[in-house]
Amino acid sequence: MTSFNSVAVIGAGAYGTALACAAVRAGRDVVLYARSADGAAQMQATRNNPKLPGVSLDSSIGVTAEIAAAGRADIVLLATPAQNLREAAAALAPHLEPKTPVVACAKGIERGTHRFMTEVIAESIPDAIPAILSGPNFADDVARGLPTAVTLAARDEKLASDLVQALGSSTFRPYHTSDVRGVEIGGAAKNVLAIAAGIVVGRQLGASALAALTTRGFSELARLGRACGARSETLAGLSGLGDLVLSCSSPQSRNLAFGIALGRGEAPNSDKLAEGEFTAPVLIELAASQNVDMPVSNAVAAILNGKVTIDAAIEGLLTRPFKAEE
Ligand SMILES: NC(=O)c1ccc[n+]([C@@H]2O[C@H](COP(=O)([O-])OP(=O)(O)OC[C@H]3O[C@@H](n4cnc5c(N)ncnc54)[C@H](O)[C@@H]3O)[C@@H](O)[C@H]2O)c1
Ligand SMILES: O=P(O)(O)OC[C@H](O)CO
Repeated sequence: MTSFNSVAVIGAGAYGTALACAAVRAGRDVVLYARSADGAAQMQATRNNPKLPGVSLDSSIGVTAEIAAAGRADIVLLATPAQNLREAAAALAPHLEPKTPVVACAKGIERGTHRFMTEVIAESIPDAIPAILSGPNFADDVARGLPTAVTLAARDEKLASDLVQALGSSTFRPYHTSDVRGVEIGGAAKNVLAIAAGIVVGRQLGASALAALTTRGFSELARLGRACGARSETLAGLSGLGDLVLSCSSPQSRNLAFGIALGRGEAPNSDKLAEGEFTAPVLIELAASQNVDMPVSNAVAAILNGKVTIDAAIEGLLTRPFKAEE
């Protein structure tokens, strides 16, 4: 039995809505907070979210635009984009009981500050207990109740385990860890690397190149992770390698689709959130500050800010000096 009975999800986009569905399946009382009163009223009435077509919201999920209602929950999940997490946490702060677990479900690093998601929570809501949930799962799969597994990290492993008990079900299976930083780095870096994978696909460089890119991408993700104190088993787990493999190989991935469009010389769909676009510059700044070599991520960042063409970036990666595999 868990002592966490109620869950609030902040951010009624694709993932927030999917997590609300998962929390209901886990047996929790769930409230889903949408910023816009009109959006909340529409979802409450239609039981649909246009970002998750074909998914019907369980009748027990209350959709609200009252942030105070979210603040009364035993657990809060923050499912906004990474760059919006600070404003969401700040809005929640005055309404939250002290020691409430606040779980970041966004994948990214804050631009400007270089803060990881749990650091943003700690700064915005000093009384809260920050945690992070990340792993290979598409909102649509989670919402439909297809089998998924993720990692849930909190500094206190017992709390992480309690949160897993509260949120897990047979189809949404979190694994707990105390390696917060490892989970955060995997989720942030995989989006940048998935854009690179998309470019490989869009440029029709072949399946062998895609496998090589994904593997070398993991190598640099793991290098950065280790430099930041993450554990190897976390980096090779669901939130690291697992999510990288999913995002670099599945057409459902928005980051992969973003990269495919770039690789084809087309404009990416600006209606779809591709977190890697925002994470790339801060990821390479972080890597530079740790003296970590991240050639693939550097290439993505340079392409995105117009410093190099895609062809020059590919040429640059393919003509790097040969070296030992590590
Ligand atoms: N969609 C997925 O499959 C998926 C899976 C795992 C993780 N994630 C992560 O979840 C995060 C959100 O992604 P998404 O797919 O839900 O994006 P989305 O674009 O579908 O939705 C984002 C939602 O956040 C809301 N929002 C923005 N700022 C807010 C604020 N200050 N307060 C309240 N709400 C706010 C927006 O109104 C929007 O409804 C991203 O970091 C993403 O990487 C997504
Ligand atoms: O659609 P993407 O690329 O944002 O990926 C969604 C999830 O992060 C996959 O785990």
